[in-house]
Amino acid sequence: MLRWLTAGESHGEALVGILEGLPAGVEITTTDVQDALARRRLGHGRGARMKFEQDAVRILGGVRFGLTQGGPVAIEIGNSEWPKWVDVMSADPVPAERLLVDAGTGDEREVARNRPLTRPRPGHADLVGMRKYGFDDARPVLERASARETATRVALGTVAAHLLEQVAGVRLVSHVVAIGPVAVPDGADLPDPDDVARLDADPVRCADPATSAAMVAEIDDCQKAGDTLGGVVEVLAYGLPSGIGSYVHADRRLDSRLAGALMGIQAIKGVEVGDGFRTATRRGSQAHDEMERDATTGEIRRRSNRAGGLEGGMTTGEILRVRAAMKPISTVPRALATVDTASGDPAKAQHQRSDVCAVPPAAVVAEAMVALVLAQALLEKFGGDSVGEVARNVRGYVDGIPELQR
Ligand SMILES: Cc1cc2nc3c(=O)[nH]c(=O)nc-3n(C[C@H](O)[C@H](O)[C@H](O)COP(=O)(O)O)c2cc1C
Ligand SMILES: C=C(O[C@@H]1CC(C(=O)O)=C[C@@H](OP(=O)(O)O)[C@H]1O)C(=O)O
Repeated sequence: MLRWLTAGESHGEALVGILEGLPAGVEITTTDVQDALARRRLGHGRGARMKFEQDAVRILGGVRFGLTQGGPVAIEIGNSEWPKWVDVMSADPVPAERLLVDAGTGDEREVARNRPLTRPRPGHADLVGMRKYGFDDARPVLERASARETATRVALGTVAAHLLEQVAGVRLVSHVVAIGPVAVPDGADLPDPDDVARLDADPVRCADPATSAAMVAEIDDCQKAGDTLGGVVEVLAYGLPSGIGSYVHADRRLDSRLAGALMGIQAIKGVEVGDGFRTATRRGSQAHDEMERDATTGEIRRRSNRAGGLEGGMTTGEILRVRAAMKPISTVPRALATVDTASGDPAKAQHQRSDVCAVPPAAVVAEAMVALVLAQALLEKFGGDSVGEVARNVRGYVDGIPELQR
């Protein structure tokens, strides 16, 4: 079974990810991972941190000469800002004099960084994390709750995406369909894998230029108002064979697994499969995807894809289409009301800096999570210890589908 784990803190020395259960022979290099991480840093509305902080990728295990070896793949993402955070985030105890709130350096930022954070932000994990783990400082909570951790998921998802493409020709696309109230018009063409470079170049990862411009304006307007924005991202998977996932048990349904993985991303509050909530408003005749035999290919095809490529918890062979809704960033510059947990007094929530809108990077993270879940489900169905063996198993299954069911 393909499984993954991440460790590390937002301002720690490095993040680490492990991906276990891969076949041997998946092509992956440090540059591939670095490029994927660069895509996650893009997006109009990201905060200053994305400009000065660098991700330093090292593949520590499981890969030799650009190919996975069948063992766990371990990837480290070092944080170039670490030297500034050593005293705040050191794993080992630091000498008492360095823990003083005012280290006597005269550096204002140093003083602010070491002071316990006691003004929890509504919408972030701060207050409940302090209660739950017994902290009187929100620092350790925000360090691990932070979406900085999603860098690791993108690194591991890149390996999973390479596996999917190599064994089955599956290709993924992620794009932004809404930022705040600005949305791509209903019925707009879906971007395909050839559009990925164009999406990467767009300031908000939106396929429609007019909507993209309106989204940028909305973010600028929001920033001026000292506020933050959320939105909706969509992930598409092209080329999936039908029959991945299963209807036989709740935890084997691919829709439930995708929803869980997407909801596991920080700030994601809703998931739709295909037309999702819109389907619930329609009559059955307008909700489902009728079948017919294609006159040219002779194969069964659908007249629409409202189901988003999933029926009965299994892929149908149509384009997989899932959406995730992200709430607005909770570190609102015009800070929200809170209570200071040191004094008990009313206060304004802590704010140093933050993203105004992180929907474009969330699309890249969602793509990575979909890649991991699809790779896991594909390996469950087809098995195999080498890329060649998995690919043979995929072909054997597809070729074995009876003529009249194709
Ligand atoms: C890519 C990305 C970037 C984020 N950037 C910020 C940020 O700069 N400031 C912030 O307060 N929250 C940010 N968040 C959201 C918080 O991590 C999230 O709200 C927090 O961990 C609490 O989890 P919850 O929203 O799922 O309840 C970001 C989320 C993602 C996916
Ligand atoms: C560092 C990243 O995102 C961070 C996610 C995040 C949060 O609360 O989730 C808060 C911000 O960090 P800080 O509070 O230190 O400015 C973002 O910059 C990243 O995506 O690499």
